[in-house]
Amino acid sequence: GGAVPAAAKSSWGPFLKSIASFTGDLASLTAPPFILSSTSLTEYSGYWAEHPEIFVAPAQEKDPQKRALLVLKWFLTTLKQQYSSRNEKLGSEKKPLNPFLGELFLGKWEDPTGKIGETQLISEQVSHHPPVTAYAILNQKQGVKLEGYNGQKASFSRGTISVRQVGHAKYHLKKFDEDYLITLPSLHIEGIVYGSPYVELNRSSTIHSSTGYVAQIDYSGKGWVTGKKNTFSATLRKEGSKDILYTIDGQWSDGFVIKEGKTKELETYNAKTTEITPLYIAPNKEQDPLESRRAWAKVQESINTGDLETTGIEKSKIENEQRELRKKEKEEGREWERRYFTRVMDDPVFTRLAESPGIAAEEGKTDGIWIFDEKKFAQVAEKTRVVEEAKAEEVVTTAA
Ligand SMILES: CCC(=O)OC[C@H](C)CC[C@H]1O[C@H]2C[C@H]3[C@@H]4CC=C5C[C@@H](O)CC[C@]5(C)[C@H]4CC[C@]3(C)[C@H]2[C@@H]1C
Repeated sequence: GGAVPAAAKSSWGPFLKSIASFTGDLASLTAPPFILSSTSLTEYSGYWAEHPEIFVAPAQEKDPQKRALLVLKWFLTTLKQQYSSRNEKLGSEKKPLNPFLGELFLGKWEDPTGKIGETQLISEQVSHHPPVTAYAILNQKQGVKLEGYNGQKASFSRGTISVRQVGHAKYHLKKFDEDYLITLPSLHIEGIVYGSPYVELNRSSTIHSSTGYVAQIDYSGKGWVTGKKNTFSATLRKEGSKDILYTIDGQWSDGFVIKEGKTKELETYNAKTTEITPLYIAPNKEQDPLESRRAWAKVQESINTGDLETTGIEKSKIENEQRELRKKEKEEGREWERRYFTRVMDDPVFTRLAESPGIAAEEGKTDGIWIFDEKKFAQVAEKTRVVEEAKAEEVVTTAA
């Protein structure tokens, strides 16, 4: 990575001081201005389905073993955007805006061809201390639902920030009443001392299906053999069997090869040339006041124009509003009502699939597990319909 830009040297001190007293709370990092991103962390949930046709492909496959392979392939195709899209677009990893409690990020991947139908994104900051983002990605036509949540436990040592992800994702296929439990990879941020941080994934993560298939992905970063960054190696097996049904090797930020067994090449995936489907977000004025881009509009504007003073002022306004809300809730003895998600202490799908060999039992057991609440979703949809209808009526009556 390049050296610290001269102009930024001045802002380097506070950052290094905050790193020295780093408590593990990433939001407390006073990152240098050129590292601040105007994107809120709630938007990162969208990285799970930027290739909607790959996301729903398992729903169209009749053979359960091939479905398990397609879920593993989809997971691997999300990694480039999840972990290196800021580098590619902005030149380095950035520090996202720290979402406020209840912050929403809502969007949809439209399907003009009508081939697979619309895919909807719902992302909600369900906790602020510690920061936890819950999300659901739904394609009704294909009967595909992804729901999950994630938080980060971070530590700093030897010039890198190591991040362990708390939480997991569950991929559900309605047609086959099938579930996949996806654990999240650990990562570390390299290049901090050079002022151009970037993510490298480490150790391993798993996908375990209710049909008894287990995928294991080993992230070797600068591969032992290849020395290339973002290297991984994945295998798919039947639970309890040593036979490797499929192997997938490559670089998650570049491309990979899918093989039957260990040798018979089936398919090559090129992460760089596969089209990203843009996410449709309503214009700010049509958004709910809690939606990220409307709520953070002034902060985003000032970050993008490098107006640090206004950034500070506008951020403090949001933080003060939040403090007032928390104070009121405390006085009235109530908690903020999450709009789409509920925390449970026991999630049968997680319990059934997390127990299988090789899957680390997450903190879910202690802090509770965030799940998508279909009832709340239906209530919100109904309320929105009524409001839309009332608006339409209004138009008609005023027109008349
Ligand atoms: C120049 C040195 C400097 O300022 O260092 C600050 C750095 C930018 C390091 C801290 C931030 O790094 C960001 C990377 C973010 C993760 C990226 C991708 C994902 C996947 C997504 O599915 C869930 C969220 C997650 C894990 C992000 C979490 C927040 C991370 C670690 C940002 C750090 C604040």
